[in-house]
Amino acid sequence: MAIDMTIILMISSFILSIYYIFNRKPKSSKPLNLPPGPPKLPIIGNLYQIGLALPHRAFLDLSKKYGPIMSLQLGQISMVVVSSPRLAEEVLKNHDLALASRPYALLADILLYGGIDIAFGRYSDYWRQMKKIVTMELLSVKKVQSFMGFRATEIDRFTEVVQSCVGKPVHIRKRVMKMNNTVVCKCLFGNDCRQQDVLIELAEQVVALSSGYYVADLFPTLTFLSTISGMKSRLTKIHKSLDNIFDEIFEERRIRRQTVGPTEDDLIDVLFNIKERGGLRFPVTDNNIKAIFLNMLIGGTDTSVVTIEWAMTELMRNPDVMMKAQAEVREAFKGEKTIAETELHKLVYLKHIIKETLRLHITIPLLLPRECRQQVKIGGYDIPVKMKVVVNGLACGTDPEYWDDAQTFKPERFENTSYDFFGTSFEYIPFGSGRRICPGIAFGLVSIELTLARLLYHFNWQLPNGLSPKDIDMTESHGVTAIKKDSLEVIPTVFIPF
Ligand code: HEM
Repeated sequence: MAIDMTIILMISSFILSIYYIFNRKPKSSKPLNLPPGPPKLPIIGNLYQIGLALPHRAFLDLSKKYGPIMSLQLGQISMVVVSSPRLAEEVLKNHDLALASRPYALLADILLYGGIDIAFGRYSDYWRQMKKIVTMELLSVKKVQSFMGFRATEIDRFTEVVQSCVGKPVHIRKRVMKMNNTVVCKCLFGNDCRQQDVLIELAEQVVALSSGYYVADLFPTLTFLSTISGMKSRLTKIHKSLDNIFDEIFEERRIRRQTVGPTEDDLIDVLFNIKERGGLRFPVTDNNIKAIFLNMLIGGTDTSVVTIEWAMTELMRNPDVMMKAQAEVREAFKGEKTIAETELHKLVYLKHIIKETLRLHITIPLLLPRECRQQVKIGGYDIPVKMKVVVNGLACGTDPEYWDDAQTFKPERFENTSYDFFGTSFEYIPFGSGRRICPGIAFGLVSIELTLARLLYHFNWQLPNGLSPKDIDMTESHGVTAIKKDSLEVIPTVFIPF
């Protein structure tokens, strides 16, 4: 991303200057009371203050100077960034409906069939219908439980792979990614998805391209930028490949349904059933199904992997927490061959560890951006129609007014608290809140809990090359998710057989 930004900005600055001169907007007759913000330069706005920093970290630093609500201009994108729980509540609860839309994204336009998906889709009656289907029929707690068998097979396989690495360094991310992707693919297409590996590879490419801070995203009206930066052609190529794979899978499934009949065993059958049943205000098409599946392939794997890797990283950095967590899981499952998903409720401390990981290393620090559909006031300032509104979840989760010793990893802080994952307390919003809340909470959490429980139950862990816990690099990488920059490498030292 850094190279893309620097080179393209330099090449384009001359063209941009000319564009700017000829496209300056006439001053509005009734000035809006916009939030304050750092001084901006022509054309690039506040990009120079962000530089190569991670946007959520840069926004947090700027908010310390300019306040919990500030206006920023990144290229052509005007945005308001909110960095306190009180103002997050105004955005995500009080004005949830007015701010329920998503801004334009090139990626959604090309990859997600013009943005007819859930995550990037604009708020509309169609979107409401589809979000209801996803929440109630695809990702409900009951449906997620029905996929227990897929998870059990893959977690056993994963445990065996880690077992085969005892005494050798393991890249946790790589192994968990493979397992999670396989589970998601099976939930979507059942056991017989021959194209699984290609699909996973393409989904990973999409994740890498979805930061929303590429130069083409920052200057959306300068369409030539998406061409010369290569973004458009990369997305189009990925789209074509994904579309072909989906067509193939859909065709196979249609044939199977004609011979074997419909089932409810995987999500493709669930959606085909809904499509054939009809009676919906907006009939479901193949493209609608493809766009939703892509959301799940992208949202369903990377997020959990990021969380599991940070949780393991914090456990390696905090040996007392590791010992306490292992004591809990080994006591709870004493004498058991292994851990079944249905028994995870016994692991209370592990749940605190996951909550604390999602606080301090919030997976999607800036949630997903919202777009204003109807002018509102936030914190007393005007938010005009079309304004992009970003909530900094990291700022909320580490706000010292709400959290003692906010930068320290302390799972005990969640003991005897009522924090949940449903966005009811605005200092804790790892899955967002309101109409745009993540529908994959149950799906994501069960795979995180199961994986960590297995890693702690069966193995002891040590860092390679005599690395000390305090030497672990905690830097995050660019992207929508705050993934650890260097993949965590750890050595399983003991295997407790199952
Ligand atoms: C640790 C796991 C996960 C985390 C931390 C997470 C977090 C989030 C966040 C922060 C948002 C944006 C909410 C907002 O804009 O207010 C979101 C949206 C979304 N997530 Fe997740 N997610 C996770 C797992 C999943 C899974 C497993 C799926 C699907 C299989 C999923 C599907 C989605 C979708 C479709 C949206 C868009 C919702 C909308 O725009 O209405 N997520 N997620």
